[in-house]
Amino acid sequence: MIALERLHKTYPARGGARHAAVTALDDVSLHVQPGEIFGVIGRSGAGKSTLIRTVNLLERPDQGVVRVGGVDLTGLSPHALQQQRQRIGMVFQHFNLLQSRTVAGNVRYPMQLAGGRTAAEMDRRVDELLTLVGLAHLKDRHPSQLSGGQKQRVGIARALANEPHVLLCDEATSALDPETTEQILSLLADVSARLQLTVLLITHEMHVIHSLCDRVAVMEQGRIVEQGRVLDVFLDPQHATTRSLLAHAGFLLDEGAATEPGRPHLQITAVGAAAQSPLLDRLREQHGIRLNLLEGRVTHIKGEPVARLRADVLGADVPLDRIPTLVAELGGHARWLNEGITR
Ligand SMILES: Nc1ncnc2c1ncn2[C@@H]1O[C@H](COP(=O)(O)OP(=O)(O)OP(=O)(O)O)[C@@H](O)[C@H]1O
Repeated sequence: MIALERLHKTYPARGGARHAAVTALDDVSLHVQPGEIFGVIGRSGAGKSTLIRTVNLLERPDQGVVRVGGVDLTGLSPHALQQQRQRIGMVFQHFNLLQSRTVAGNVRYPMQLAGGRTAAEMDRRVDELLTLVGLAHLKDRHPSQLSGGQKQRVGIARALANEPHVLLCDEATSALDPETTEQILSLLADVSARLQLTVLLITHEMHVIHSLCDRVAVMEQGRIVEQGRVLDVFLDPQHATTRSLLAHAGFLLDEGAATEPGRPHLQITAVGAAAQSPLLDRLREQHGIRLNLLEGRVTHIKGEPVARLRADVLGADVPLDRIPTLVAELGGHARWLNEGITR
């Protein structure tokens, strides 16, 4: 649905010739499938905003192709581009609402710009959208009379006004408190499923990725350094930037050592039903495997539990090298954290 091919973007030097030009996008390619929620994460300055703004050509790449719904936007006339943009909704970090208009007036605005609907049709659509985002009772308020979360609900309703097939979310929850963030993320998950939207979002917050996204790309200095299914990237991050972002968000286990040198030291991961099963109990009951639990954590990735723990093996009725197989038989995955365990 969204295909970005080999994008390059360089901003000219700011503040005179002593300053170098900035490469914000350096050969970036990205494909978002229909109906997918795709997240791009990276530190400040990585190029995320530039990337998302190229999708509706708010930012024009110096090189590369931007295709949305099969249409190459870079080759369109201004009028044709305007028409295509109406099918691409956008939600902003700071809401960007018109202060002089009511809630209903803000949601109505993009429909007025697009034309083609009668006043009664627009009224009906405004009501429908405000009901969808849970704000029907506030339709006559002005933005200054709303909380941040309510403002973002208006922003989402407005983005959906012209029935887009693609929704771009530019740090949509970064200005909100944690509780409101959760509500807005669940609203986005709900509307994207209901309306079968394709969503591309950028964020610097890892929990946005694991609670909402199907796939993720990690950006660093204008490049995508890693991408894949969220679960795969979380469980086995390949790039140092990904590991660092996950570590800062508290998702990685400590690189702690065994409690005694040479003691077998194990990491166990379990996903879905296995994460909720009494796996450790079964290892002990069925195979006499006694574990000293050192660290453990459960994360939910798109609502699915992912359990990870780190433990020493104190004893077992089976040879140690059987343990990974026995864990796998119970639906988990085990990996030795110290080398040379073959006994
Ligand atoms: N209009 C501009 N003129 C010059 N440089 C710019 C401009 N916009 C962005 N940049 C630079 O391009 C690089 C990428 O910026 P961008 O805003 O895309 O990153 P980001 O990952 O979205 O960061 P943040 O999370 O801080 O918004 C940065 O070094 C930034 O300073």
